[in-house]
Order: sequence, then structure tokens, then C-alpha cells
Amino acid sequence: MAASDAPATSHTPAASDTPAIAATALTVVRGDRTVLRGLDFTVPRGRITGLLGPSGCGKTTLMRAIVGTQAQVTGTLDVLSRPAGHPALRSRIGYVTQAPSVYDDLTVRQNLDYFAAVLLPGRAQRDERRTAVARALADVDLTTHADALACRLSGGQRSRVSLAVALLGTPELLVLDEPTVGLDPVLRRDLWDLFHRIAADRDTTILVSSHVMDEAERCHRLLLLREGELLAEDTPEDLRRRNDTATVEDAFLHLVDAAAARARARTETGARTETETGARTETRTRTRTEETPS
Ligand SMILES: Nc1ncnc2c1ncn2[C@@H]1O[C@H](COP(=O)(O)OP(=O)(O)OP(=O)(O)O)[C@@H](O)[C@H]1O
Repeated sequence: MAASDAPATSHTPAASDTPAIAATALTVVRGDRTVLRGLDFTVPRGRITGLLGPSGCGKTTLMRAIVGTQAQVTGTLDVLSRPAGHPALRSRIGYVTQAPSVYDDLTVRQNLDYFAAVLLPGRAQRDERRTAVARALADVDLTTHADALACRLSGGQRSRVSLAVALLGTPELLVLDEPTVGLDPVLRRDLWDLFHRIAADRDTTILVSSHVMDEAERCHRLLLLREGELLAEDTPEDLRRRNDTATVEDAFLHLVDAAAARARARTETGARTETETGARTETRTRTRTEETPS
């Protein structure tokens, strides 16, 4: 998103205690649908925040707004103390989309070399490039596959190449869209261990989406999204405690039921008011008709 398309911002100077992401009344329209409705939330720095919710609830749309690739965003959205989409944020954010962005006809190392050349161009940065590529390969445990063509990799390995690309620039904010989809339990655990290492060792803020609720327990904080609305913003522990449930999944279901009950009550109140207003109007009309001499 161009800076001019960025939502309005209450631009504040950078400070280590300001949240990595702060949204107020964030609304996104896609086509003729309002996909995100008036979201207010913050994402703390250096922590792993899980964005959880069922398929189609708006997780990808929210991530796209944060990285600045989503049109029709209104409200306030600050990322690393800049308005989302600001050009200065490009090198500070790593974004891994659901579909791995990997060149099939290049090897793993060539893929990384290519993106490293974009991030760290020129002969003077050759050593930095080499170090960054070696580190990213080691991060995602693909050093032994460095010379394999990307088209020969498994789905999980391809996802890890995408993640390695995002790690090349040592981003301050890493936005990961369902990075563990389709991975076996061992790989999923290894990836989550990696996310925790990155957050702890490099002070990187990680926003990671998932629709698998057991992954919620691995996050420091959670944003629970449903049908474009934020159901909760809390730690997994507080979410369980507040809803008196054993798991985050049960807490989520509890919140969904409560939201549905509130919506039903609103609809019934609206219908009753409408009926009463209709009855009053009819009475008034009848009275007027009766009063009108024929
Ligand atoms: N290009 C588009 N144009 C119009 N509407 C879209 C577009 N892409 C997505 N949507 C709609 O926006 C809503 C949210 O989609 P989004 O991809 O953000 O959900 P999600 O929570 O990431 O889903 P999933 O977990 O399946 O990836 C959906 O109802 C979807 O139909």
C-alpha cells in the first residue's frame, strides 16, 4: 500500500515501550463486504501474538493491512511507530504468505542469494549476504538441502524456505500467515521452538495466524477473531481463567456462544421495538382515519 493510501495515524515517536502494532477502529472493506469491523487492539514488542479464528474470519486480511498491502483500510493502524504501509517499514517487516513464494527452478541457496541481493545489494555487502544466507538456512534447518532445487522439496520444506527468506533481513516484526498448515507434529513443534528462539534472542515481534486452537497455547498473547470482529485480546492463561475453561478452544467456543446470544438478544429487541412502533403507527393511523370525516 502506498503511503498515501495508508490509514490515518496518531503518529508518535518511536519508543521501546510503544506496542509493535496499535489499531483503533480498524475497518477493511473487500469487494462489497466489510471484512474487518472496527478493531481495537495492540501487539506488544518482542512477544509472540497468535491471531486465531476460523477460516474466512479475516486473518489474512488483517495481516495484509499490517504489512501494507491491503486497500480500503480505514481507522488508525500504526506499525513499529509508523503508519502501516510506510515505505520505511519495508525492510523492518518480514511477511510469509500462506502460499510459499519460492522460485522452483532455483536451489534453496540460490533463492536465498537472490533475495539477499535485493536486501543487501552491492559488492561491499558480499560478506554480510553470505552470513545472512548461512544463518537463515541454519535457522530453518535446511543447510543440508541448500543445493536442492526448490521444486524437489516437500511442502513443509518449501514453507521453511519462505520463512528463511523473511528472516534474511533480521526483521523487527515477523508476520506469518498459517506457517504450520500441513506440517507433521514434529515439524510444527520445531517451527514453534524456532519462533520462540527468534522472539527471545533477537527481540523480534511475531504475529502468527492459525486456525488450529492448540497452537494458541504456544503464544504469549492472543487475538481471537470471528467474522471480522475481535472476540478477545488476552494471554492464553487469562483467557482460560476468565472464561473458566480448561483450554483456549473451549474459551473461544464460550465467547462465540456469548456473542451469538448477545446478537440474538439485539435482534429480538429490535424486532419487538419494530412491532411496537408498527402497532403504535397503526393505532395512530386508525385514529386519524377514524377522526377524518368521510
Ligand atoms: N480478493 C478478495 N475480494 C473480496 N473478498 C475477499 C477477497 N479475499 C478474501 N475475501 C473475503 O474476505 C473474508 C476474509 O478472508 P481472509 O482470507 O482474510 O480470511 P482468513 O481468516 O485468512 O481465512 P483462511 O483461514 O481460510 O485463510 C472472506 O469472507 C473472504 O471471502
